Amino acid sequence: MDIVVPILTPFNNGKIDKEAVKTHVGNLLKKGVDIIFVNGTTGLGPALSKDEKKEMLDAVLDVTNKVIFQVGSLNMNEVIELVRYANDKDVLAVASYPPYYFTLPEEFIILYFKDICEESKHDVYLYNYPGATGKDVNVEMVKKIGCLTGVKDTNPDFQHTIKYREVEGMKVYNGLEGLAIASMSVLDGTVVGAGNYAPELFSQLREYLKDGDMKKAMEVQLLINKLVGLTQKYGQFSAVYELTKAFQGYDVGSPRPPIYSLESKNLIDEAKKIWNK
Ligand SMILES: O=C(O)C(=O)C[C@H](O)[C@H](O)COP(=O)(O)O
Repeated sequence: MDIVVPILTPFNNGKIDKEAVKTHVGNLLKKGVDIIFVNGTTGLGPALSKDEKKEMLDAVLDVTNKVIFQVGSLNMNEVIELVRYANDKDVLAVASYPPYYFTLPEEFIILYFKDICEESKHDVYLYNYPGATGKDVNVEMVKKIGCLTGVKDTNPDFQHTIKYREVEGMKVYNGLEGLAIASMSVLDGTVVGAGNYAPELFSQLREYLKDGDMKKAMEVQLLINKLVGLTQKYGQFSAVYELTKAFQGYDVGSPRPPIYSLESKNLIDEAKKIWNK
C-alpha cells in the first residue's frame, strides 16, 4: 500500500527553491509518504525546463532515493538526456507520460517508450493521463511495449486501471485522490497530489484499511474528496501551495505562470472548516 506524492515544485522569484523542496520531502516522509514522484502534473512537470527537472531530482535525492523521476517531453533529445542523467542516480524508476499534443499512430507511442527502456538502467513506468495528454496507453499497448514495469493511471475508470494487473509483476497505481481507498485496497498504492498538503489523511486511510475498519476509512476518503473538491473550485495546482503552507506549516513558495499564485484567504478558511487538523 504505497503512498506516492507527486511533489509540488516550489518556486521563489521564478526559480526552484531547493531548500523548500528538502524541507517538504523530509516532512512528507515523516508523515508516512513512501515515494516521491518528481516532475509530475502537480509538480508542473510539463512546464519545467530539462535543467529544472534535473534540479528537482537532485534536491529530492538529497533527502531520499525513494523517487520516481518523470522524464517526459516532446523533445526526444531531452527525454534521453534526462534518462541518462538518472542512470547515474539511485532512483526507483523513471516514468513518462506519452507524447501529447500531436496526433500519433500507436506505433510511434510504442517506439517512444521502447526508446526510453533502451536507454534506461532503471525500471520504466508509464504515466497514463488520457485527460491531459489525449492519449490512452492501455494494457494492450503496454503489452506491445513490453518493457514497462509500473504504471500510474490517472483515470476515473478504475476498471481501466485494474486491467494493468494482467501484466505480471507490474506496479499499478491510480493517480486520483477520489480512488485512494480503492487504490490502497487492491492496487500497489495511490498517487495523490493532495498528499502534499494532507499526507496525514492518506496515512490514516491506510491504517484504517489495514485494521479492516472500512467505516472509518470511508469517512477519511469522503473528507479527502471535500478538500480536493475545494481545491478544484479555486484552481487545484495553485491551491496545493496555499494548503501545504496552511496545513504543513512551512513556506513552499509559489507556482509559476501560467499557473498563477492564488491570493485567497477564503480557500484557507474553507479548508480549515473541512479539516480541523
Ligand atoms: O500530479 C500528478 O502527477 C499525479 O499523479 C496526480 C494526478 O495525476 C494529477 O494531480 C492530475 O489529477 P487531476 O487533474 O485531478 O485529474
